Amino acid sequence: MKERIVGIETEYGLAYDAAGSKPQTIEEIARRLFAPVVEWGRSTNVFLTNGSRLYLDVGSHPEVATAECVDPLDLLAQDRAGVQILADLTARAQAGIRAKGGEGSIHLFRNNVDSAGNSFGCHENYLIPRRLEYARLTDHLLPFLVTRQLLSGAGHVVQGPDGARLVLSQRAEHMWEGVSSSSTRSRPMINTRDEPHADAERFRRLHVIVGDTNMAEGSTLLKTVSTHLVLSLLETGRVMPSWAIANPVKALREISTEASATTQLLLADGRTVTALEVQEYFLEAATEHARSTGMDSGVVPEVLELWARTLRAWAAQDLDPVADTLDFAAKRSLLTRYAERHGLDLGDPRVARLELAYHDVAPGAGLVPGLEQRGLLRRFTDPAAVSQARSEPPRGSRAEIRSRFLHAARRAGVDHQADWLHLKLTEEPSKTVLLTDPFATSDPAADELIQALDTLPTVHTHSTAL
Ligand SMILES: Nc1ncnc2c1ncn2[C@@H]1O[C@H](COP(=O)(O)OP(=O)(O)OP(=O)(O)O)[C@@H](O)[C@H]1O
Ligand SMILES: [Mg+2]
Repeated sequence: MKERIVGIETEYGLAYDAAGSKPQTIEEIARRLFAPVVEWGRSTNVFLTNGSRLYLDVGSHPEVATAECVDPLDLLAQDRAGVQILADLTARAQAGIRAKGGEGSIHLFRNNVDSAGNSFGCHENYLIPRRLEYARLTDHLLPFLVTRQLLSGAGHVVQGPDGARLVLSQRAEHMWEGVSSSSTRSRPMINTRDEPHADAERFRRLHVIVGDTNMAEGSTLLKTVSTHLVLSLLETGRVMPSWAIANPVKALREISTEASATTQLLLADGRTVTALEVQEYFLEAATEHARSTGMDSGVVPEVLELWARTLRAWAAQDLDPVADTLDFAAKRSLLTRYAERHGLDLGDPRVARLELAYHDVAPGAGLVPGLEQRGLLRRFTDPAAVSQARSEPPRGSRAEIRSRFLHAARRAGVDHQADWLHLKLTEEPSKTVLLTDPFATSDPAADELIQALDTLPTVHTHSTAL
């Protein structure tokens, strides 16, 4: 994705199982989890030396927003580094509770719904040029996003009138609009709030909030690279057939509920197509576009092949060919086999516990590491790259500058702040550098600031305490 910045924000769900010992509220658990962060950064909202943002969102949801990535594999590594950072904080909080005689366990879920039915999200951010006709872009993108759950749905067991069933997407039931600027009350699939975190004359940040949080790296990879390719295609401005769906929210929910690629979608022009046909169109157009523009390098050919394999699997109504790569297929195989083996209905609480365990990333608690180790779920990241991504930024974006600044300020023990756009020394006389180009990996004013910090004596030998 040399030409595009992408970042993912993931909100996590916390739970505490007291196991008969003293109960703890989720607020208390969240406070414990973030105690080392507050000690380190004097806030529950900090930027880390890998360029990411770690914070405690409303409703006691820990969130990691990855740094700006241009390489899809860097994005995966950064996302996974975020999991590890939060898992370590969970382990520390857990140890603190044990030290005080508590016997319960903290759970940290990478999913999108809690037991009370509240939804929390995984937001994707894609840099797009400002000059584009935004409404045209989102009109064309929406049918792709509505049907994209065939690629990256995380699956969810829900109780329906005819008993429990596995639906395709966790988020689908919580979406209320196609495109709008609201993010909570009437949650849209594309949030149009205009906060580019960059030079607003040149860039926009497309904020996609319809996607499920993924556990399988293959799902995250396919989700982000396919969306990037479709955006690139739309950015050419070429005249394209319209797949505008008459009622996108209804279609999103129907595809999810039927968990089938053959769901019929009524288009705005009165035609009817299947979800699979819409995806097949985009796959073919994106493949051709990648080929003709030379974008089919790096990991892209492998992703295009995975996309094609996924659609073939849906067409054949046999998801086994992707059950070791994508969440929905992996989870369906896991849950149905378990239910069959034990003679259980999908609505059985034991199946619900297994489903939650699939999403649990608390140390030692979740199923995914074991599935990966046994070769049942494919990893795309290199463990060494993930370790490195815990403290080092992705290459090729301004996250490199942010990281150098944070390392330097931290080492010198100088009061500072950073966010996506700013680097700031807060001690008087304060100094702020503005970074409006997300692709810039160096900046004269920032370099000067960092050089000045480098001349100061060392206060912290470990600049990455977290
Ligand atoms: N110019 C940009 N284009 C695309 N993505 C960007 C750009 N600048 C930053 N990002 C990414 O956008 C995400 C911003 O995360 P953050 O949680 O701060 O989101 P927000 O939408 O600004 O705020 P909030 O979550 O508080 O509502 C990060 O993943 C970051 O890498
Ligand atoms: Mg956020």
